Formats: sequence, C-alpha cells, structure tokens
Amino acid sequence: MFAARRSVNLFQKRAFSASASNASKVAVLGAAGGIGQPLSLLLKLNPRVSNLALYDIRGGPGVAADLSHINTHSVVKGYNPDASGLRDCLEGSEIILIPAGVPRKPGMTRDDLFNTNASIVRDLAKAAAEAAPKAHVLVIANPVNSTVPIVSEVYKARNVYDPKRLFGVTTLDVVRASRFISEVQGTNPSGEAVPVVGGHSGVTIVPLLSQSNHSSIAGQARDALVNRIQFGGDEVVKAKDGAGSATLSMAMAGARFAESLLRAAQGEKGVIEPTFVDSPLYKDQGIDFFASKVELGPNGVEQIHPVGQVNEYEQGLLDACLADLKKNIQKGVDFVKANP
Ligand SMILES: NC(=O)c1ccc[n+]([C@@H]2O[C@H](COP(=O)([O-])OP(=O)(O)OC[C@H]3O[C@@H](n4cnc5c(N)ncnc54)[C@H](O)[C@@H]3O)[C@@H](O)[C@H]2O)c1
Ligand SMILES: O=C(O)C[C@H](O)C(=O)O
Repeated sequence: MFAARRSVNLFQKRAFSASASNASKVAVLGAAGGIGQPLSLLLKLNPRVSNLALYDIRGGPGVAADLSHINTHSVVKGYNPDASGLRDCLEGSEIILIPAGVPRKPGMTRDDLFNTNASIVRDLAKAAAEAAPKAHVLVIANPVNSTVPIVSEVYKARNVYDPKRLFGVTTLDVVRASRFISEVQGTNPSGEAVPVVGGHSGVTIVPLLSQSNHSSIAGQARDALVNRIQFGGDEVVKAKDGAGSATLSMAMAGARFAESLLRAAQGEKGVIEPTFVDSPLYKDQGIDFFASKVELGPNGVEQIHPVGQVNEYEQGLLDACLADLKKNIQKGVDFVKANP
C-alpha cells in the first residue's frame, strides 16, 4: 500500500516537472472520429501535453468539453470549421496528428480511400503549413504511402518543407508484429520487437523476423506470421463488418508515437520509433519515402537507421514492397501537382 502510494507521488512529481518546463500544444485533426476520440483521450492523460486542440468538421467542441472534465492539468479546446477554427486550432502547435479521413470497408484496399482522403489531407496540410509550419506533422489518414507525399508537396509549394518534421504513422505495424509473434511463441509481447520497414499497406509492410528474437521461424509458420502482420488491418476491417477499421489499437499507436516525439523534444536521448519519412535509403531507386527505425530528437528526425541485414526471403518481400511503394508515392505527388 505504502509502495503504491509512493510510486503515484513520484509519477505526479515527474508529470509536474515535465509539464512545468515544457508547454506542448498538440492538435488532433479529425478528433471526433473513431481514432480521434480515443487518441485525444490518451493525449489528455499524457502529462507532457499542456494544450490539446481538437478539430473536426463536426463534433470537435463536444469531444473537447467531455475530455476537459478529466482531472489532468492540460487545457482542452474544441474547434469547428467556422471562420478561423482550423487556424486557431493549429496555431502554436508542436505536434499535429491527422486521423481525418474515411476508413475502409470490407473488400477495399487502402488505395481505394485515395479519392476521398487525398483532398482532405491536402487541405489540412495547407492550413498547417500556414498556421504552424514548424510543427511535427503525424499523418495517420490512409493511404499513408500517398498521404505523406501529399503533405510534403503542399509544404514544398509554400517553401516550408522540413523533411525532419513529417511522419507517416506506421507504429501500429510494429505493435501488431510484437503482439502476433508473442501469440505464436507464447511470450510476453512487451519483450518482443520485430522491425517492420517499407510502407503501410499490404505488401509494402515488410516485417523482418530475422532481426527479431525468433529468427529461426521458417516455412509455413513464418509465411503465416508475415501475412498476418502485412494484412492485420484487414482482420479488423472484416470483423467490424462495414463499421470502419482499427481505431482503438491505432489510438494507442498514435499516442505512443506522439509521446516518443515529446520525450525526444524534452531532451531524452535514444528515442527510436519506426516511421515512414523522407528517407535516403532507397532514393537511388526513385523512392523518396520509406519506413524504418528512426531516432527522434528535438527537431524531429535525428537519424534514420538502415534496414540492416536481411535474408533472401526478406529481400523478396522488400523487392515487392519497393515496386508498390514507388507507385503509391508518385500518386500522392502527382495529385498535388494536378490539384494544388
Ligand atoms: N496509419 C494507420 O496505421 C491507420 C490505422 C487505422 C486507420 N487509419 C486511417 O485513419 C483514418 C481515420 O479513421 P477513423 O476510423 O478514425 O475514421 P472515422 O470516419 O471514424 O473518423 C474520421 C473523422 O475525420 C473527420 N473528418 C473528415 N473530413 C475532415 C476534414 N476535412 N477535417 C477534419 N476532420 C475531418 C470526420 O468527421 C470523422 O470524425 C482513415 O483514413 C483510416 O484508414 C490509419
Ligand atoms: O486497415 C486499415 O485500413 C486501417 C489501418 O491502416 C490499419 O492498418 O489498421
């Protein structure tokens, strides 16, 4: 009892010192949605967040009023798309998370969302480039392989592009990978780390089991596990049966990534997350964005880790990934060029 009380007190002290010296405004665009609501809840519980700004085309102020009753120190405010709602939401933000956009229904690919989500992300990026050009932008809206290049093109057109501050959120892929491998191996998922590189859709999701604790998994067991990690999103889409895709696990993954960025911004060294960023790794093949482990720092990307040693099977996965990724990225770039 005494020990429990003591650890709560220590947590509160740490929480206070982090917030006292570091005011961090975090904005969520699409905050009233399936991801937006639980993500905003987790951010409200994060002592590193001082201001939480919640925007949606409908429902932002309602979600904000609800969360604002939670007795953590951050101030929560909701915004509607009236005259200056989006701008006010964005101004002063250190981190902008974008889960705004439609989710998949059974039978759809993430690319099938492009026609709707491309313009949503483009317009939000335009507003962010104007109101908070130095914020870290975390793109959750699918298809991530294309929406991240859309944001970069919008920022480039306004001469405010900083490749170190733009992130496609691929955290859910490693969250799933560690969970799925733990189920197969009967281990604790928190002790499992499976690097996942490439992009965020189907075959562009490349798990590197040879770099995990279970490098000897082979044959059908390996194929089944790789397939489950690559198509884990489909499992949820199917189970929700028309009511959307992963929201709760995604909220956890998005909150974890935001927390990692805040830890790095507040001076912690060696914070590493997988993320889809402007990357030198395959630029020689015309592929400007790639997900791999990235060390985060106060200015965003500190160091992009290479893919590392892969086996022949994984090289095959990578080859398939790169072919698709190139097309997905180009589609985003072309969209902004044709629809600035
Ligand atoms: N990166 C990932 O790993 C990952 C994981 C899960 C889902 N997603 C994607 O996240 C997106 C959102 O999923 P969801 O389940 O939360 O969908 P949802 O439909 O439940 O919520 C989307 C929200 O966005 C809002 N919105 C729409 N247009 C907007 C605009 N112009 N400005 C602000 N808000 C706007 C809607 O009002 C809604 O509240 C989808 O594209 C989905 O595919 C990505
Ligand atoms: O599968 C989806 O469409 C949503 C998301 O990208 C996921 O991986 O769960």
